[in-house]
Amino acid sequence: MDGRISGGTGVGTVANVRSNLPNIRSNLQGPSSGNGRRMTSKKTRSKKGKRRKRRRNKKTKTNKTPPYLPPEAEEGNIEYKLKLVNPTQYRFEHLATQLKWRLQEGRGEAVYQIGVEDNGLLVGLSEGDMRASLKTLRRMAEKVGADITLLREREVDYDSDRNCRKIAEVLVRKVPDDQQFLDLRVAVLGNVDSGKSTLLGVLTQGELDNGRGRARLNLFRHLHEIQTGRTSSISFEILGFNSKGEVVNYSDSRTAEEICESSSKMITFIDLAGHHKYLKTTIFGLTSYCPDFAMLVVSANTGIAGTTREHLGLAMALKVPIFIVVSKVDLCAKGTVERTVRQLEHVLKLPGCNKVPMVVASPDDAVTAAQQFAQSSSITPIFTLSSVSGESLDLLKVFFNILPPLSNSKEQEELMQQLTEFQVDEIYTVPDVGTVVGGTLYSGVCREGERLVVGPTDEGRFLRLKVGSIHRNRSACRVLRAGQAATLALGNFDRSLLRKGMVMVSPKMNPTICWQFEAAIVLLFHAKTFRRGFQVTVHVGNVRQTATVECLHGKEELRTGERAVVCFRFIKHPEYLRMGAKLLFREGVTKGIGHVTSLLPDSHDQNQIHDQNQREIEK
Ligand SMILES: Nc1nc2c(ncn2[C@@H]2O[C@H](COP(=O)(O)OP(=O)(O)OP(=O)(O)O)[C@@H](O)[C@H]2O)c(=O)[nH]1
Repeated sequence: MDGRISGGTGVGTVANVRSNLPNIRSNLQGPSSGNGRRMTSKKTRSKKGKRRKRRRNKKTKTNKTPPYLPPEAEEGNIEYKLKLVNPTQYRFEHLATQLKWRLQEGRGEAVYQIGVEDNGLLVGLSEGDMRASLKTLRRMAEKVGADITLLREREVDYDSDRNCRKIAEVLVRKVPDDQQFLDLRVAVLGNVDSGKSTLLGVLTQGELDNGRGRARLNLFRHLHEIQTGRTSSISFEILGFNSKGEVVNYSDSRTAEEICESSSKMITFIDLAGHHKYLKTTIFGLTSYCPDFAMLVVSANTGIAGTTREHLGLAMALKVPIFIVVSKVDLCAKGTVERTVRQLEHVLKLPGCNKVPMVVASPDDAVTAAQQFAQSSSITPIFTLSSVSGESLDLLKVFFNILPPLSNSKEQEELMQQLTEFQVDEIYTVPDVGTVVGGTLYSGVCREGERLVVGPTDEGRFLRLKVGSIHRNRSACRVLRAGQAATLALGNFDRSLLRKGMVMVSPKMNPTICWQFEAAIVLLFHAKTFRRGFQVTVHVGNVRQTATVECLHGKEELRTGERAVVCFRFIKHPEYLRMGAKLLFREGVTKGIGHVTSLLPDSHDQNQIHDQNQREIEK
């Protein structure tokens, strides 16, 4: 991969490209043409001509604005280095420590920009200095047990007096000692038939589609899904990358275990249903599985259709950063693809969205998009590709390989220090294993053999259990850390006592349960009157239950766009909720979002239940 950076443009960053546009123009325009004085003598004309030529030469030689990146940030996983040529032992040790810190900031991934000053100026290095610098970086990586991949090397030519100089962008990856691989979760959204399952099939199986659904066949779970070609349940698919940035998937007839073993980075796709009637499941996937990103698939030939807008709105309401894949470009003319992209750009730029669309057309763009996307959630990369011809699929893979996790190591560390809390999303009975629960560890760590309590039951109680084996991506794992999804074997624990939406927590937590809670909400859309007595489906994390609006503080009723603090009451059973948790509710076209502001103890037997739980925990 290489490219050329000329004066006046930053390295493809959307912001830089924009702010430098006037510079590029003024460089291109040259001196002004001087209107209204046509009758000049030949001599004056030639003298002026020479002067202009001199000025022009001077301008092209020295007057180009040097290209730059935004100044280096102290925090985060990006480091600028002007050069790393023959460092002393002392400096080398310092550099290695610094690399370790940057890796920690990026939870195992760091990007080094070589030939760049701390203020972002792209100075560039000679061929020899670049070679020596990359050698040092490799040694530094070896020292900390990391691998490096050269993402791109580009020429800087803003000063034509100097010989060609280069800057290099290098990805350093180290799987933390206590982890098997780096893990990212991507929720896949999009209208029915937009090509979501097919794209996942192609990425994870490594075989192109035939346009009639061959690639998606491996992903379906239910007979009716195979018959209708529609996804109704949530499925998980994995795509791995090894330390060299190469794809690891099922193409070499591997098992999931082999893929996990050979990968240093793993993308877990959460394939959500596209049809409107499965919207509940789609929302559950977004709220419960805590995806790092959402990929919205839009078919090039239909453009924004069906549930596309709704899915985009949901991801934005839940603050899940979104990027877009325009699929099926093989089916339509270039003009149609461009029209769909323009339509998307228009919607993304609307005041409600406020996004900066960024069309990815080259591997270089894909690298920039991954970095920009991670730094600013308003940047929205748009890919245009085909799962049948394979066109531009590689750009998406480049993007996935570089895409860093959003939360930094500090946030992760904090969550790991908290008490164990595992959200139960799925319940299975596995022959010879017994009851198994699937879900995500929200906080703390969870080990094989750990004793936890699960609940709340319909009576609001928590029951003791012991965690057997733990599996992640279908392979065994001894310790589960906050943010990771897994399945936990619970031996002969009675499956009928469990339900989706429960939590398994440390007995030390003394978990509170609630029938009623208050939330600060904003009503996004309503058809019927939103007032006391209205019933909605409430989604909070993995909790999904119908609740009645008990009262609206200070208001009789609520209209679209209005805010209020509302008291909800669950209709079936109590739930475990966290203060501050994001909430989404809906009923038909009525929709709103908000966050939990207080948990209201209301049940007369609350104290009794609390005492019972306490006894259970202390047993
Ligand atoms: N020509 C062409 N056909 C495609 C492409 N991607 C998907 N298809 C076809 O489009 C149809 C629908 O694709 P799916 O992957 O099932 O769509 P989906 O978005 O997963 O649909 P739901 O699961 O119902 O939400 C299938 O017949 C695919 O073969 C593509 O890039 N080009």
